[in-house]
Amino acid sequence: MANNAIESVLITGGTGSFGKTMLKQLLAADVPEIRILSRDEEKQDALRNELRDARVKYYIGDVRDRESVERASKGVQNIFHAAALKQVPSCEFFPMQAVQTNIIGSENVVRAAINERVKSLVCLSTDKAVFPVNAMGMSKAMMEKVAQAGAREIGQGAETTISCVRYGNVMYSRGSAIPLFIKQIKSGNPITVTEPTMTRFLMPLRDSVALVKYAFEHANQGDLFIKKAPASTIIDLVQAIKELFDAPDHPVEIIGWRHAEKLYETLASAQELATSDDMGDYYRIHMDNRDLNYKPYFEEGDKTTVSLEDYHSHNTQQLSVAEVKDLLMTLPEVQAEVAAHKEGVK
Ligand SMILES: O=c1ccn([C@@H]2O[C@H](COP(=O)(O)OP(=O)(O)O[C@H]3O[C@H](CO)[C@H](O)[C@H](O)[C@H]3O)[C@@H](O)[C@H]2O)c(=O)[nH]1
Repeated sequence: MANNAIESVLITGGTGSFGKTMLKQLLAADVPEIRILSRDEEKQDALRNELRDARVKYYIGDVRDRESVERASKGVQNIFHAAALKQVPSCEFFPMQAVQTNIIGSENVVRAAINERVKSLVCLSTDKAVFPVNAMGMSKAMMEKVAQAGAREIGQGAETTISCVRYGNVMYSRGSAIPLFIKQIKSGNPITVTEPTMTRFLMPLRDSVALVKYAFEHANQGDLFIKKAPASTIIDLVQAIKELFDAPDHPVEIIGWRHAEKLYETLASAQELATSDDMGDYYRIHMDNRDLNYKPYFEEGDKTTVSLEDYHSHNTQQLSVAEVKDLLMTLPEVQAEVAAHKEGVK
């Protein structure tokens, strides 16, 4: 990551996989101070031992707790807000926990950023926030609204720029389908497939980090950025993994849909695309600038013709099995798994 005189960055949820990858890039770019705000002292300790770098400062706290957010934000130049409850099932069972972390916690971060005159705040969202069907997605949709309301309140030209990014499933993330399928092949168990025709965007972690960096460098007040990404069906993903592990005929068991999941995910709605700029690899969606005088809100419609389709994992570029294999093999984790497998077979 180019430094461009970045003085300091706070990463909320900094011990997660996004946070750690971003942190290492900031260190490599000679950023003098990086703060990590997270709840788990054990994870912070492990990170401290791994890095042994005096530029990293560790704040134990919780985004739900405004005081701990304020303390970690004091005098900081930039914030990447990654702290979230992101698992669909836990948010289904405990929706108010999602409200507290993803909505109220985000409001605390937005307030702290404005009060501390932070230069840039980037909030991380998910495709599950578009037409949400589960509590995780609903709470992330509300996070986007909270961020945009803050942006609208301070307006263009404010010292602080608030933006959001939305991305799809991060490939090989903890607890996700890809590491599960690999484990099932290795242990000789059938691969459990929910619905073979379901599609998901396929995005390596490096792309999500690049997206946040892009928002950080290019955002105007209230912008929301999306990275265009390819997708595949679950059955093609499974076939690609089977072939990489020399098990093309490994059995598959169809288990049916899980709680609150969708056949496909949407990264941007048609209405959003109508107010967006196509930046090549990214879409920039502008915030709705109508002000607190509600007159324009009620009396002036938006004359833009909404003829575009939503941008979702069924109509984006669909990868073939061979292309999914190639993409999987760009991930260091999959490379290591495949190498270990080949070594074991020898
Ligand atoms: O045993 C399984 C598990 C999953 N899938 C399918 O594989 C796809 C990807 O599943 P993941 O669990 O990897 O991803 P999700 O889209 O369900 O969402 C995941 O990523 C989210 C973040 O974007 C949240 O963290 C969420 O809890 C987590 O499950 C889905 O179509 C799912 O139905 C299967 O076929 N079999």
